[in-house]
Amino acid sequence: MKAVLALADGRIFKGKAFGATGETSGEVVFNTAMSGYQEVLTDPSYKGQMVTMTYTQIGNTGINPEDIESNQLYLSGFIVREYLDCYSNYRATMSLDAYLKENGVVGIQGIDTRALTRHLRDKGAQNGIISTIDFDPESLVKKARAIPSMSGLDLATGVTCSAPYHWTQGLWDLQTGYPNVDKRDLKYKVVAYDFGIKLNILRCLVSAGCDVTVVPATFPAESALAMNPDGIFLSNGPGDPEPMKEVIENIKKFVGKKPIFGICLGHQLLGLALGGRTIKLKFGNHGSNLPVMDIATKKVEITAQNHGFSVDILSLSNVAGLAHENLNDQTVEGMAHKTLPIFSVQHHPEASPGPHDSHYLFNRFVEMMEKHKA
Ligand SMILES: NC(=O)CC[C@H](N)C(=O)O
Repeated sequence: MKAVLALADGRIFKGKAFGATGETSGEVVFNTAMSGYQEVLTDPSYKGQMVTMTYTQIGNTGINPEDIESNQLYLSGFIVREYLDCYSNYRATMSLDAYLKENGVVGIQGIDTRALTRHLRDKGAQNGIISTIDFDPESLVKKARAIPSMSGLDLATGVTCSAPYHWTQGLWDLQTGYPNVDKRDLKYKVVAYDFGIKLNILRCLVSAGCDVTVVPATFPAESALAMNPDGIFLSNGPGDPEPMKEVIENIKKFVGKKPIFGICLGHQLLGLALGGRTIKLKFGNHGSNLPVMDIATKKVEITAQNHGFSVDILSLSNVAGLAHENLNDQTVEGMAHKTLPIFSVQHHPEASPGPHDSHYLFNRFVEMMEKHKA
């Protein structure tokens, strides 16, 4: 079946349908990871976006029940060069095509993803539409132009959990799978704000020794403080951090009271709560092969990333300093408060699959809580 991708600036790509059929729209971004499409599909941070994979063959490891980062597919469309229906993996239980169909995600295959990526890189990420029912370029471009811009969209409060819950599962082990960690081994009480949290972040916190209670995005700071936590964690999530005023006001109430660690959207929200500003990048960083330097140790780590916004570190010069730097585009990859036990990173230290270079950050958070406790 035919499918068409139309971008808001008028560029058209003709391909074939895969996954669900129909029409879908969102901000088109590219992801440079060579594997891990399942983690991309289930990362809540992709809500409102259509992802094109730059790796050419997608689908060859199928779908398994263990590699999900959440219980839902959040992205609005999936774009690949060549879809492979014949999958091979000892854990796979179904094909990618069947999975997308089951979850109602419209895909397109057989387009020149290299040309699309170059276009997005040169012109910037932009809105687009995939259709298997309308093939008229003029009508499609018109529809793509009518989609609201990602800037100004609060999407995180729409994907957060509805009530607090407790998490005790640790990191994957070949022998044991995902272990349930004994509460007696969890020394640090952490309240984790869910803005679209990825499961492996929770597992990393538990494996580092944290007793984690996950709370909804707008859970009052007063109620969180009443739980007497050792630290506050701020999660990743979709959309623009700037319109999330209630959440930002809430975060301000933890500053100076508790150690805080933020990842991705959590890092951006922290930047805003500390009085800084965030900016929209031209096409952002999405992939699992991006070099970052930890400024304190000068060590370079290969990281997984998925963001379109960034903290303007100059807007925080009196409060926080640059702690990690992206070596490809020199964007702010992490910050540390000048006097308080507060730090955050733009990349994903929990990355699964992909590089584990940044796992040490969970231990850094635990050490911070230990010091603060003492
Ligand atoms: N992965 C994330 O948390 C993404 C943060 C934010 N939505 C951005 O695009 O920059």
